[in-house]
This record gives sequence, structure tokens and C-alpha cells, in this order.
Amino acid sequence: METIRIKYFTDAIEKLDYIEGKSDWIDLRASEEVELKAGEYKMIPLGVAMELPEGYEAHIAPRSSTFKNWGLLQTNSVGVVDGSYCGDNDMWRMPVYATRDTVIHVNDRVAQFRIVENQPKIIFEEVKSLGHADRGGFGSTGVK
Ligand SMILES: O=c1ccn([C@H]2C[C@H](O)[C@@H](COP(=O)(O)OP(=O)(O)OP(=O)(O)O)O2)c(=O)[nH]1
Repeated sequence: METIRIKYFTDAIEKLDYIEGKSDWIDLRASEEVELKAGEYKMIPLGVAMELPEGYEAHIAPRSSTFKNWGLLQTNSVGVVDGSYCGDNDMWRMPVYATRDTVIHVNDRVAQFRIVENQPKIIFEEVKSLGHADRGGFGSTGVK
């Protein structure tokens, strides 16, 4: 079990909740009404700032129903919230592109997140050959 210190910027959204059972991702809610025209880009405020546990970052993704409900695409595909993003004004946001005219209302659950351990430090060791057979990729499995 981990503890996350959280600051809410409004009382208008429900408090975040870890719900045991179906998924361990935690839903995030829009903290302001956001109206977008088709083709428009905006940031949806998520109304929270957090101090993540030491050694963790958070990943934000759309909910699987987000496109169906609002026609929204998350422009960065996955939002990465660094552990250092923990100041009193470091509110989480979701950058979105609207594929149709749409309105997101306060408290709508537009996104979800999980925390992920930071990767270890990496150094790159340059080689001429990696010394392994090619696996192939990009649809090569089963192709002769
Ligand atoms: O979907 C996102 C992505 C990022 N952030 C916040 C948390 C993150 O720690 C900070 C900076 O994000 P990132 O490093 O991905 O942004 P950048 O475009 O590289 O800008 P910066 O120069 O601020 O690092 O913005 C969000 O609220 N939502």
C-alpha cells in the first residue's frame, strides 16, 4: 500500500478513489467545463496536484470510453507526470484534440492514471553488433 498526498483545487469534483476489483487504474475528473469545436485542441484541468511516493511517476491515459463519449483524443497519447511535478500549482491536465463539437462537464471521468516505478539509471554502451539473430517485427510474425 502506498500513500499519495493530494491537493484538490475545487470541491466540485468527487475525491479520487482506488477501487478494488476490476482495474487498479484510478479515474480522473474534469474540474472545469470545457467546450471544444471539432478540430480544436485544449487542456482539460483535472483539479488535482499530488506528491507521488518516492521513486514513482504517474501515467495518464484516456478511459476506453473517452472517445465514444466525447470524441476526444489525448494528444500526447500517454501523459507522464514526473515526481518533481508536486508544487502547489502543479495541477494535472489532459491535452486533448476534439474530433467533433463536444462539451466536458465538471466531474466527468475523462482519464485514468496509475503510478509506475522510475526506470533505473541507464548508460548506453555502443557496439558494432549486438550478436543476436534478427527477430523482425512490424507484422513480420508468420510471414515467410
Ligand atoms: O498529460 C500530461 C503530461 C504532463 N503533465 C504535467 C506533469 C509533468 O511532470 C509536466 C511536464 O510534462 P513533460 O515533461 O511531459 O512536458 P514537456 O513538454 O517535456 O515540458 P517540460 O519542459 O515542462 O518538461 O506536465 C500533465 O499534467 N499532463
